[in-house]
Amino acid sequence: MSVQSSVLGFPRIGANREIKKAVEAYWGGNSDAEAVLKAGKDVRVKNWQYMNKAGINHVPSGDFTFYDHVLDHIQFLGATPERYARHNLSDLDTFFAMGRGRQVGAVDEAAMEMKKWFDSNYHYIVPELSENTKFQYRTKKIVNEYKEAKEAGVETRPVLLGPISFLVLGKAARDASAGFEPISLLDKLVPVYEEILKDLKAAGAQSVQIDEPILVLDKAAPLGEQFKSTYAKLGPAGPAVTIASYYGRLDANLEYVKELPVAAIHVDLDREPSQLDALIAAVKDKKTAVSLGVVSGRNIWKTDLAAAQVFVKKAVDALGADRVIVASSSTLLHTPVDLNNEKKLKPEVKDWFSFARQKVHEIALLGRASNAQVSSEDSQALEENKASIKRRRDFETQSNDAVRQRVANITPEMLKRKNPFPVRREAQRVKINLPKFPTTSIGSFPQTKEIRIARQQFTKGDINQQQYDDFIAKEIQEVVRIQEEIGLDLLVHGEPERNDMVQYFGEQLEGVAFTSMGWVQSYGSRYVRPPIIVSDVSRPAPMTVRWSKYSQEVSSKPMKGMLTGPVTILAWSFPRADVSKEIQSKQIALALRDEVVDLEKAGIKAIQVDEPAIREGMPLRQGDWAPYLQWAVDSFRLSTSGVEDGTQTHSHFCYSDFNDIFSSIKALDADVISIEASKSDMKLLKAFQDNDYSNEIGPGVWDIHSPRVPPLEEMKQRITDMLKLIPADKLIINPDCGLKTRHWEETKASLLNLVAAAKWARENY
Ligand SMILES: Nc1nc2c(c(=O)[nH]1)N[C@@H](CNc1ccc(C(=O)N[C@@H](CCC(=O)N[C@@H](CCC(=O)N[C@@H](CCC(=O)O)C(=O)O)C(=O)O)C(=O)O)cc1)CN2
Ligand code: MET
Ligand SMILES: [Zn+2]
Repeated sequence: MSVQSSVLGFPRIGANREIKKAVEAYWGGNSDAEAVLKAGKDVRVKNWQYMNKAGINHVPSGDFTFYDHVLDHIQFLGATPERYARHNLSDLDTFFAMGRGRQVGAVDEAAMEMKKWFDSNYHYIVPELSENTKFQYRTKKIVNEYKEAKEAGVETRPVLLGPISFLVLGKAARDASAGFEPISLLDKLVPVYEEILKDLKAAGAQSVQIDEPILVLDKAAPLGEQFKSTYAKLGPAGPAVTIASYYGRLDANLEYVKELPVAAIHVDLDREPSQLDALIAAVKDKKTAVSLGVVSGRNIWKTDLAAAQVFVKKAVDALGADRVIVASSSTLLHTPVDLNNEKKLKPEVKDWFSFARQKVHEIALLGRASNAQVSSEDSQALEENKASIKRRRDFETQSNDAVRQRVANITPEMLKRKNPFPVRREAQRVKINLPKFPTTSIGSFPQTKEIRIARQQFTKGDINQQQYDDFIAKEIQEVVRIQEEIGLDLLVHGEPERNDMVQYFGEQLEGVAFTSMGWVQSYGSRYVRPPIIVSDVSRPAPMTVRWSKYSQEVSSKPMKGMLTGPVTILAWSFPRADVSKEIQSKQIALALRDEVVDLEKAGIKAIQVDEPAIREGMPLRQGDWAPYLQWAVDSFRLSTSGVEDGTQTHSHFCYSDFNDIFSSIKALDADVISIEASKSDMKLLKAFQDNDYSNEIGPGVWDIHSPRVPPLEEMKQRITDMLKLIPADKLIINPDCGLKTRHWEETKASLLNLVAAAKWARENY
């Protein structure tokens, strides 16, 4: 035996977004289930054959999904909530009904809740669990895909999300009794996993990868007994088990993980290289193999193969080659598919990157190199890698001195508005003059097919700048007119000129590269192209002033400027690896600060700086939170504090799970914040009361994540509930989040209700 190579998971969207196109055509009634299933099979087979041909020993299967892999588990483990199961839809339609809701004929079901996956921009569907949940081996997805790969000529290693992570990532369903903990279902769930493993073994699978990513969280610490009893059953049940942790470090959890009767333990050495020594020491006297995640699943930087080889060698020297596997640090799902699809990147910049397909070759090459099986082609590739890494390192030594100086010279005054909120508030009352219970939206309006096509034509050169600008101007006029007609108080320009709230800024900032095909799944069929921070960041010219100014010119109502905040731009980009996130965030913050001041100069009286990623950007271990929160809050304040008292700053968070970081939210000192509240209960708002939050708040009264139009009565009820916790003179009326994924029909109807609800509140409070 020798060092083996493995990939923990591969992007499932297709190199040309085949899956998005297939499922959206199906949802739109423009194709059938057969076409969707075929598109899935095509992508899977392509991925398997690609990895196999590259020489990967453990090619993953079962990681493919049409929407979300946790949702797949909900379905194949038999945990489909009854409200979806009862309609007797096909498995595929039940699956999509859970993921995105279904309003067809007599069926009217909202989607299940989505949550951010660890510290990434990926969203998973949250399992709903209660004492009544009955697990069963419901569909054969995992074994079927294993067999399908085999038929396509590829022996694979099936991937499962482990039972403990599945439960811990779930939540109590509505019918659960008070105090119910999902983990209490473990004894009912493990037998289903045993069945699956036996089935896989019968089908011929040699090994299986069981992901337990919660092992990198503090909350896994008390679960040692559960891990031991679970893996005592799963270890011997079927194929050899690799238990995979990723995105962080095992820390003390290693104490029990090392005792598990599994064939291999995988750790993320990209995020936490320091855990290698502890891992080696922990398994030294056992037979367990180690799987070393040395090729990043989270960023796009070319792997320094020589550096990775040092890790591998250390493990080989200590444990022997047959106990070492080189691997991706996590699934490659968070990286774009193929760098070769990029035709516009400058060659010297492109040279620094490696996307999923390129990473596959890095892993396979590392495997061969560790076994001294290098062909002349391989040694050439290793040399080329060394030279490329050196070119990048040389580049890294060059910096933009002006930007570095500016960050070094940030003063405490720059982080503070001129006066405290009560003073600013009076100035803003005079300057903006909004009514009681002011109504506003979060920024974007529907990104229609027409808008996307106009932008595509412009990108391709089919229409020129003038034609595109005329188109955008017309869109803005129309969005403004509609808001005036509906009767909103604080208007927005609707963001039609933006492909994405992060990419749009990435494309205009110096020091940031962007791709044309670098799509990464965010949720379901929604993908993003994260910008890549390659060097010091600055703003060569104003980014949003033109369209904000234009929109203010075509309306007599006040217009809200719209920016994405520094923490969010950084969190939803691929950061550079040679400089701290704090520095990168502050560089972006300074660029935004100039933008905010320019907007004010252009006559914009309210400016929103969105920070929806502030929560997910938090380190996974609570012990690491404090420094992050410090620079995150400082960055936001840096970007917003350059304005006069009378300019109203807004911020928006659509993931408002922040009871535990409330003091930081307060410390942002935004004049107004809008938060997602329509789904969560009133617990969140209680925190505002308990913590004496003094600034203005708009807890969403409309859940924009589905096409459902909330009835007027429902919005009135929400406002009534909110007013029990928030003073009437502090409450803003707005939706949960931006409207870019909505259609005009439900947008207009819902906003009419929202305005009517505010009017009602003015009359009654
Ligand atoms: N970066 C980011 N992260 C985020 C969010 C966000 O808005 N941005 N919101 C939260 C939820 N996540 C989301 C992620 C993506 C989308 C989304 O709408 N994505 C669009 C793509 C947006 C985009 O880049 N649009 C481009 C390209 C659009 C396109 O596909 N054009 C067609 C041509 C036109 C057509 O036929 O439709 C093509 O290139 O082939 C544009 O408008 O220019 C999609 O997948 O459909 C929404 C929410 C959390 N994380
Ligand atoms: C994901 S938060 C979205 C904020 C942005 N201003 C919008 O309305 O789309
Ligand atoms: Zn939002």
